[in-house]
This record gives sequence, structure tokens and C-alpha cells, in this order.
Amino acid sequence: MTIMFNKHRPEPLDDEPGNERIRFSDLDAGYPGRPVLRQLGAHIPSLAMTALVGPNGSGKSTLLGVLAGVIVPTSGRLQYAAGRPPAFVPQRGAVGDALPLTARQTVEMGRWGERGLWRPPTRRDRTAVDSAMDRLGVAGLADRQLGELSGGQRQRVLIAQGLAQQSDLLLLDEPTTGLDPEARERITALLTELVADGTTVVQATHDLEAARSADACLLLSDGRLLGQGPPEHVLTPAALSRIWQPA
Ligand SMILES: Nc1ncnc2c1ncn2[C@@H]1O[C@H](COP(=O)(O)OP(=O)(O)OP(=O)(O)O)[C@@H](O)[C@H]1O
Repeated sequence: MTIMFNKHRPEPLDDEPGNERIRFSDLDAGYPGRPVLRQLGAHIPSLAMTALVGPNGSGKSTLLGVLAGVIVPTSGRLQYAAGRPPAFVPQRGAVGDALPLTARQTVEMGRWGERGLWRPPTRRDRTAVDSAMDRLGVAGLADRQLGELSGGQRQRVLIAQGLAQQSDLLLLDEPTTGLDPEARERITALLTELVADGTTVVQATHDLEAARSADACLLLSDGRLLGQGPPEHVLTPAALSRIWQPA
């Protein structure tokens, strides 16, 4: 399983207007020999839900990886308002089914960044894990193997791992993709509650319904930013048909 903690020292915002959690400008990023993001400039509003939207391969996961600090931009500026390092919940498909981990062990991994890999868990760690599992309704699955859980259950365990990191900035890669409507609704409602409780949430999503209910959207196409702002301004029929028109 890839568990990604932000190890880099983030650059602080030079002026703190109070409503921006992350700001980036002229950002280029990608993989060796594969540039993806090109000259992106935008901000992530504080205490709000932001949806990253765009077709397959447009760069949503890459941008999340950059915001999480696990992909280093090749150029540009990336600044964070004061706060905890981000918690990153990767795509469910990126997590191996065959790993011999229980649901609880998976959530406990969320504490590694804070406590270090080899130190025994403290009471604070156990409380953080218990409370994240309760909140996601997965406490009853604690001893079940991750690989034998349903897609929705596994997704909730992964979000609990993110919550156990006790960050005020939660980044999620397609948290509702491939789930049935009930599981989707449950996760969407939980993310909305987290925002109300003071967390800034960013999710990459293919789910236009979820994107329309976000506070802000960044619309990506081919590694470029086509629009940012409230969903009703960004996800217009013209913009959507332009990027999703059949080849
Ligand atoms: N580890 C990697 N190494 C090389 N190229 C990669 C890697 N991961 C992604 N890419 C490429 O980078 C581009 C952007 O991928 P990314 O996963 O960011 O897009 P996405 O919008 O999240 O797509 P999807 O909706 O399919 O998840 C794609 O062309 C992809 O093939």
C-alpha cells in the first residue's frame, strides 16, 4: 500500500488573506519524461470543498499529488496557509487487495507520519484511530482483512486513515468512484460534515453531481486549467461539452 506523508517543508503564503488554504502559480509537474501539468495557477479556498474535475488523464491525480507534497513540481510556486501537513487519501484501486492488513491496521498507518514507524502507538494515537473509525462507521470492521471488504467499506477505511492524521486539509482521489449510490451519498455527506467542522477538503472526482455540490471547482483538460470558481460558473454545458466531446 502506498501511504504518502508530506515530508517537504511547505512555503508559507506571503500574504494571508484568510480565505486561501493553498495557492499555486505557474506550476509545472509530471513524471520523469512525462510533463503533465502546465502553468497552472489557482487557489484552494479554506474551509470549503473543492472538486478537481476533468477527463481521464487530464492531471487531477497529479495535481492532488503535488498538493499533497508527494510529487515535486518542476517549476512554479506552491504556498500553504499555516496549518497541519495535508492528509492524502489515494485512489482505492491504488491500494493492494492482497495485503495482509486488517481495517484497523490500515487506519493505524495514518499515525505513522506523526509518531514514526517504529514507535509503539500512544494513547493519543489510539484515540485518533478509534475516533476516525467511529466517524466513518467502520469500528465494527476493525479485525476484517482489507481485501475482503466491499468497495464502499474499503473506501471508508481509507478515509478513516486520512482522518486519523488529524489534518485540517484532506485531499482525496476519487473517493466515490465505482461505489453504489448509497455508499456515494454516505461519503459525500461525511465530506460535507467535515467541511462544516473546519476541514478544507479537496477531491478529484468524475462524479459531476459531487462536483456541482462543491463550493469551488478546478476544471482541468490536458494538464491545463480551463476554469476555476463556483461550479455553476465553471461546469457550464459549453465547457463540459468542449472537453468531453467524442473524438
Ligand atoms: N506514475 C506515472 N508515470 C508516468 N506517467 C503517469 C504516471 N501517473 C500518471 N501518468 C500520466 O499522467 C497523465 C495524467 O494522469 P493523472 O492520473 O494525473 O490524470 P487524472 O486526471 O487523474 O486521470 P483519471 O481520471 O484517469 O484518474 C496521464 O497521461 C497519465 O498517463
